[in-house]
Formats: sequence, structure tokens, C-alpha cells
Amino acid sequence: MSDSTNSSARAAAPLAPRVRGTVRIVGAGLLGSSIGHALTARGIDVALDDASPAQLRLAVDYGAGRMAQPDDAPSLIVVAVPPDVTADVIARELSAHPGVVVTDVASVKLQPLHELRARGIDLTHYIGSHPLAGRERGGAISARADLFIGRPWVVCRDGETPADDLALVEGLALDLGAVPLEMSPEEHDRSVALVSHVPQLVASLLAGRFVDAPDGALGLAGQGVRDTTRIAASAPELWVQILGANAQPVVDVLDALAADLSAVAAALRAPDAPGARRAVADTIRRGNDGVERLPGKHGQNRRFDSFVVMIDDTPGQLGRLFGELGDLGVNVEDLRLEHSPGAQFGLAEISVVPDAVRPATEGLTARGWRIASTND
Ligand SMILES: NC(=O)c1ccc[n+]([C@@H]2O[C@H](COP(=O)([O-])OP(=O)(O)OC[C@H]3O[C@@H](n4cnc5c(N)ncnc54)[C@H](O)[C@@H]3O)[C@@H](O)[C@H]2O)c1
Ligand SMILES: O=C(O)C(=O)C[C@]1(C(=O)O)C=C[C@@H](O)C=C1
Repeated sequence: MSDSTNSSARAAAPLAPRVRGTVRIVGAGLLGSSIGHALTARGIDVALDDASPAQLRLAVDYGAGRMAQPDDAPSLIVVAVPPDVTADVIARELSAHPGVVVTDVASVKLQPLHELRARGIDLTHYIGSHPLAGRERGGAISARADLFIGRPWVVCRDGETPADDLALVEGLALDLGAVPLEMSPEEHDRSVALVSHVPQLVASLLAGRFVDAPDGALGLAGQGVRDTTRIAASAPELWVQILGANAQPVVDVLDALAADLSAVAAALRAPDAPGARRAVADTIRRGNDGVERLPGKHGQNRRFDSFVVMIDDTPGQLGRLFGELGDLGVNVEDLRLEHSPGAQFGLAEISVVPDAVRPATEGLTARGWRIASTND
């Protein structure tokens, strides 16, 4: 899915990996195995370890790396275990492999750091990090080598961090296709409260409203509600740890959100009162402004337009659609699929650069496809 012949050529001959030797990954679940798959695909030796022998064997069976051996001499250690045991495992790895750089990928950065400092551990070769990439489902079985492509990867250095250690952790992020960003642990935790932790709670609370809803109401669900609740499928075990470890920044955002909710509810309690319509319009308009500020694909402020193609519910249709878009010279930037219950067709929302919408829709129509809508 490249934009030009030049970028295809670059993709065909990727830079040599920055990370060398053996990378030891402790925690072979979603994050650990995804890192393992991506590094293995780049020819790096990956040694996996996990407290659960079954999870470890599964990760090895799926090709995320090999089982770690006692005589491994890793050049880098990645700790990818649940937040509540992250500090323990970091401490153990630093002590078992003196001088080797240890990073972790936990979703909170201050709590493990405080725990390690309180224990008086030498943190010279520890650099906390966090890829802003994930899935609703954990475990080695859900891992994907392309999970990190184009995603921000926060790296929390401090004044003592040796430059070579920093280069190694940022090199790992780059080797996985991510974009390393330096941030303090405090700034990281405040930022993710806003863009990750509260969104998870909002999705969970909204989806929680469906539990006792009539089937008839839920049958009307379209793309809007699916967009706003996808992450409601996340694992409670992980999120109870993340939210508990970042409680105050999360509460700060929740309090502000609760005030916004009360204000819009008050306006709708008397929708004809003076100022009520304006309050509602301002709520929606402020959302327009906020969503515009979110970076687009690959972290750039680049926007794509989309169109929706109706697809017969028969095998091979999606493959044929992609093949024909390729024949038309159209590069697909993103894809979303929706199946309406009971309907004999699916809807594929295809995102492309704005200039490609017309050639794509006209070309597809000429080839017999039905275009349901465009938003260019
Ligand atoms: N899931 C996401 O979307 C996501 C995204 C970014 C970062 N993270 C962070 O990555 C870390 C791992 O999350 P995940 O989603 O991969 O979880 P996961 O449950 O898929 O995997 C965690 C693995 O760690 C193993 N483990 C637990 N305790 C251990 C210990 N003491 N020693 C060795 N192994 C141990 C478990 O057996 C499991 O295989 C978490 O800290 C999480 O905050 C998760
Ligand atoms: O996309 C998802 O499924 C995620 O939940 C990913 C997400 C996020 O909020 O961006 C969730 C928590 C992790 O710490 C990092 C990434």
C-alpha cells in the first residue's frame, strides 16, 4: 500500500535493522509476541520468556521467536508483562544481566519507576517506553508483526540515560516501524489519561448501556456506535491495573468530562429554553474542532476521503475489489468492514487520498461495483 514507485522501491529494500544480536523478550503475550514477530521477520534472534509455559510455547509455535536459554547473552531486554509485575521483572532482569539495556512497554510509566526507585535499584540501563499500539485482545494468539507501523512509541529517558542506550531503544521502535518520541514519565501519564485511558472508560461505560437494551434497538447499530465502542471489548484484568496505576490523571479528565456531560444534559432537559440549542451546537462544534486535531494516519495531519462499496456476501469479493483498485492505480490507505445482521451484503469503507476518490468510484462503477456513498 504505497503511494509512489519511489516508496515501493524503499519498501522493497528496507534499511538494515538497528538492533543487533539477541533481543530477550520477557512476557510473550500480545505486545511481547508482536515485537517478537516483527524482529524475527527482520532477521533478529528473539529469545522469549514467560511465566506461563503454555503462553511461551504458543508464542514459539506461532513464530514469535525461540525459547530463551540460560546462556543467552542479549543485547537488549524488553519487558512486556502486566503493569503490576513490570517493576519486579525489570528489577530481576537488570540484576540477571548487568550492563544490558532493559526497556518495558507498560501503559503507565510513573508507577513502575517509583517502585524501582523506592527499592534503590541502579536504573542507569533502564529506559521506560510505551508503544501507543495495541488490540482489544491480549495473548500470543492475537499478536501481529505490523502492530507498531506508523504508531508513536514514547521513550522516557532521564538525565543519566547513556546516549547509546537511548539509541538502542529508539532503534528498536524504528525497526518495528514505529515513531519514537521522547517524553517525561509525568507528561506521558497525563497524555495517555486523555487519549487512551479515559477513552477506554467512555467506550466501556457506553457499551455497558447495551447490556439490558432490547435486541430491537441493538439491531439498528451502525458504524457510529461501532467506532465509539470497539475498545469496550478490552480485557478487564489489564485495564484495572492501568487505570489504578494512573488514577489521578484519569480522575482529572473524568471530572472535566462529567461537567461537560452535566452541561449538555441540562441544556437538553429544556431544549427550547434560550441558549439551549446553542449549548448543544457548541458541544458538537467543539467535538469537530477536537477531532480535527487528532493526527491522521502515520501521525501526520494528513486526511483521507472515503467511499463505501457494497459487497456481495460471497467468497473472494474483497480480494477482487482490492485487485481492481490496484488495476485502477488506487492506493488503499485504510479499510473498514461492516456486516448488517441478516443482510446478504457487506459494506467496505475504503479510505484513499482525496484525488483518488473520483477515479476509484468511477472505475469501480464501470466494472459493475455498487458505490453506497462517498464523503469526499
Ligand atoms: N494490550 C495492549 O493494547 C497494550 C498496548 C501497549 C502496551 N501494553 C502494555 O504491554 C504489557 C503487556 O500487555 P499485553 O497486552 O501484551 O498482555 P498479555 O496478557 O497479552 O501478555 C502478558 C504476558 O506476560 C506474562 N507474564 C505475567 N507475569 C509475568 C512474569 N512475572 N514474568 C514473566 N511473564 C509474565 C503472561 O503470562 C502473558 O503471557 C502491559 O504492561 C500493557 O500495559 C499493552
Ligand atoms: O487500539 C487499541 O485497541 C488500543 O487499545 C490501543 C491502546 C490505545 O489506547 O491507543 C491501548 C492501550 C495501550 O497502552 C496502548 C494502546
